[in-house]
Amino acid sequence: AKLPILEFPDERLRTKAAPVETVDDEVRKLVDDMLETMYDARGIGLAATQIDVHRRVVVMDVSDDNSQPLVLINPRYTPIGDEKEPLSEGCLSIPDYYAEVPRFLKVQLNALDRNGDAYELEAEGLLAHCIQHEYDHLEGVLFVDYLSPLKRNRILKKMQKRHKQIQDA
Ligand SMILES: O=C(O)C[C@@H](Cc1ccccc1)C(=O)SCC(=O)c1ccccc1
Ligand SMILES: [Zn+2]
Repeated sequence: AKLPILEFPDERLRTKAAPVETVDDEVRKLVDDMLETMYDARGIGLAATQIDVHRRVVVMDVSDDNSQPLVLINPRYTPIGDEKEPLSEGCLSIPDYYAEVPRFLKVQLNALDRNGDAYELEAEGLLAHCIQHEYDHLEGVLFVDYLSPLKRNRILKKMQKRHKQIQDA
């Protein structure tokens, strides 16, 4: 099922997600709902935090034909080297805003897949960027937190206006 995505500055986005104890059918249903929600929203990643489920589950698909879904349960990453590069990021919880966020160039990802089996992979470029962006969501961190207070307030004002229009509509 398609699930509603929380939008900044909703405080629930600041919740720290809890580790998944057992990868059971309930977790697999959550993963399937998250993939459906992500593809429908034209995203390349989605963290459970964004659909108000505070468990450490992330889905991603950086392929251009939505053919490579990746499931990250209890993900951890380790930077490879300390080089960072800025990349323009979007966020499904901050629609229509993009900002350059410096992230590690290369990371090693460790996570459980949808069967609860552990895997690891080395990621760089957009995939590495997305892993760091989604991991932040599980920690209650949004990309606006890396911007200057001036820029962050400008986005906050615009989002509050947008939410007011939706209320008044
Ligand atoms: O809010 C999310 O977690 C999804 C977010 C993931 C992400 C995109 C770009 C860089 C890092 C993380 C999105 O998918 S936003 C969608 C979008 O604007 C976009 C899609 C492909 C490349 C760049 C941006
Ligand atoms: Zn995001």
